[in-house]
Formats: sequence, C-alpha cells, structure tokens
Amino acid sequence: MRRAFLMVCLAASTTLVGCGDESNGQPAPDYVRKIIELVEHVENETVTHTDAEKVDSVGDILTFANPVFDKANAKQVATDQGYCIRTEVGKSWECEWTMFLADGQITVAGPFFDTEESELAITGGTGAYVQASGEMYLGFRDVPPPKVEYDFVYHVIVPY
Ligand SMILES: CC/C=C\C[C@@H]1C(=O)C=C[C@@H]1CCCCCCCC(=O)O
Repeated sequence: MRRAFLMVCLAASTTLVGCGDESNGQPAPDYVRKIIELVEHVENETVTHTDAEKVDSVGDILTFANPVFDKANAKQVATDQGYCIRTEVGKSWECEWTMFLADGQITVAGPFFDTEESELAITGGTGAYVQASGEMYLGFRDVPPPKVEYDFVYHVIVPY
C-alpha cells in the first residue's frame, strides 16, 4: 500500500507538487508549492504614537494599506493591508497583514526589523490559498528617497 502510494505520488510530482508522509498509515494530502514574487510600494502608512512626546516608543502602532506590483515592478497585481506594533525601539516591530491577490488572500505574521531583512510565517488564506502555510521573505529595495519599496517573496504551500 505504502509502495503503491509512493509510486503514484512520485509519478504525479513536478517541481511544484509534493506528497506528505504517511504517519498514520493513510496517504497524507498532496500539496502544491508556489513562489509568488511581489514588490510593495509604501504609499499609505500611519504611525499612531503611544507617547506623543516621542517619535519612537514601544507600543507604537503602524497601520498600512498599499498597492503591490508584480516581480518586474511594472504592473499592479494586488493590494495589502495590515499593522505592526513596535516591540523594541530602533530595532523591531511585530506585524500581521493580508495580501489581496486576484485569486485569493494570503495572511502573514512575524517580525519586521529596521535594518535587517525578515521572514514571516504564512498563517492562512482564502480562495486559491485556503489552508496555506509556508513563509514570506521581506527584503529592502534600493530606490531613491522618498520612495520606499519592499520585495515580498511568498513561498506558499497549499494542500490540493
Ligand atoms: C515605511 C514603512 C511603511 C509601511 C509598513 C511596511 C509595509 O508596508 C509592510 C511591512 C512594513 C512594516 C514596517 C514596520 C515599521 C516601519 C517603520 C517606519 C516608520 O517609523 O515610519
């Protein structure tokens, strides 16, 4: 049974499709891995300060809702919205946000570091991304001020 399952599983596999383990004797659901590369343009962000006298303090809340472009940074393909809470002044924030793509939503949670790139966990999704998991890499893009753009690379795992 296990051998037959593995053969079917391997036969169905491509670089994007995998098979789970059989820990309880039953074939685990297959899954699709997808890499989605996007460029976020920071256009709408607001910081609500917990201490009106300071520009940066623990507990500050940053909310945002931005347009998101394709990998070539040529065409808008999505929007996002979310928030981050300041956890360590000058160093890090903790964030949650939703990416709205044409075929569904992807949610993430995790850190944003002021001077380092970060990885966030994919926490779920809707539409084509129901039960999504995986991780998202956030990278800084070198663009002339006052522009701010981020690379968002989603490594999504979706059962099918
Ligand atoms: C300038 C950063 C603006 C938007 C938020 C980012 C985004 O769109 C997705 C994740 C980012 C989270 C940024 C958290 C903190 C940035 C601090 C910038 C500031 O103090 O104004």
